[in-house]
Formats: sequence, C-alpha cells, structure tokens
Amino acid sequence: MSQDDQKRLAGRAAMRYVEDGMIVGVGTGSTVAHFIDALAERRADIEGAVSSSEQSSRLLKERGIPLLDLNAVGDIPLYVDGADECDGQKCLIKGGGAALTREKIVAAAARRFVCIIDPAKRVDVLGRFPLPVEVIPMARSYVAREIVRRGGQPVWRDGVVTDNGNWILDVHGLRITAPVELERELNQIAGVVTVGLFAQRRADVVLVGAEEMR
Ligand SMILES: O=C[C@H](O)[C@H](O)[C@H](O)COP(=O)(O)O
Repeated sequence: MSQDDQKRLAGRAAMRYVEDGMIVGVGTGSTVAHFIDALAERRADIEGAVSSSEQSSRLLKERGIPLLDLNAVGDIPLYVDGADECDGQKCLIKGGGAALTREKIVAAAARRFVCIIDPAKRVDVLGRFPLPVEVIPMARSYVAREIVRRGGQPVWRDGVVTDNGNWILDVHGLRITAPVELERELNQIAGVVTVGLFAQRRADVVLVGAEEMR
C-alpha cells in the first residue's frame, strides 16, 4: 500500500468524528486533502469549516464547503489535522507545510483534536523531522542565535513566506525528550511567532492509516 493510500485511509477514518450540524476545524497538508475530499461528500450535513491555511481554504471552497470565520464561531467541537511526527504521548511536530501558526490557533480553539497520519510519522522521540519555527522576519538572525545556544541547528527555509507574512527556521539536531518544556522555552524567545511543537495542546486522538482500516 502506498503512503498516499495510507494517508487517504487516515483522512477517511476521521469522518467517524464528524457529526451532523458540526463546525469542523480543518488542518493543512496532503493527508488533510483526503479528509477534505471525504468531508465534501457530507457537506450538506455540516454547518461549515474553519480553515487553518490559504491552501486549505482554496480546497474547501473548490469542494463547496462553507468557510467560517473563527472569530464568529467561538469554540469548535472538532479539529482534524495531519502531522510531520507523532510520539507515543500524542505530542506532534507540525509545520512542514509552513501552516503551523494558524493550525495551532484552530487546534487551541477546538474541544477535540483528531490527528491523521501515515505510519512513517510515528516516532519514539520527536526531532528527526526538523522542528519548524515561524519567526518575524527582522528577528530571524537573533532567533537563530538563541536556538544555537540551546543546541539546535536552525536552517532558514529561504523563499518561503507564511500566510502571516513571516519566515520559517527549520531546527535540526534536536532530540526532544521534554516537548512541553521545549515548546514553552522556544515560545519565549523574542521574535518567535509559533513553535511547531504541539505538546501543550497535543492531539486527543491519533488515527494511523494502515491496511487493516480497509
Ligand atoms: O504545515 C503543515 C502541517 O503542519 C501539516 O499538517 C504537516 O506538514 C503534515 O502534512 P502531510 O499530511 O502533507 O504530511
């Protein structure tokens, strides 16, 4: 089974958490694209979707799913999103697609976070995937130096501008054994907008796309 098939199975499996009349928070990425396809089949049953990126907003619009403004809806019952890595405590690395900030906002506003991944994303210790950090452009060099002081090797994702007009540093060389503490610490560096560690608000449910889901 291909990795894309595994993503499709995970995306479709998340539909069991979607209830009639619901407002659904929608993440970003190739696994979420499969979820959006499945959600489109039930678009008449739901109230609409709160999107976490311009990319997902486009997909949702193309499939006729009403887009809702987070400021107008308050808390949302369900958020479905992928991840770049997931450990045994449901802590995640996210932001490989640069959507981490809006993803973190929608996840924070959601009562339940269902994470959809293929098996390659599961790890014992987070950090093999470089940790994305969104930074205010003028702070790039300062934040990079602060990260080096903490043992990381930041690499600027040159040419990428986030939906919020900011830049991304990908931090290599971390072995993240205390994700909550690291998330808190990196968040406090001036100029950091969002750390792609989802540990304080981690997933509630993780669905791993695999053959036995068929
Ligand atoms: O910024 C992107 C997001 O955090 C994605 O959820 C993450 O990169 C996983 O994407 P994919 O499902 O394409 O592997």
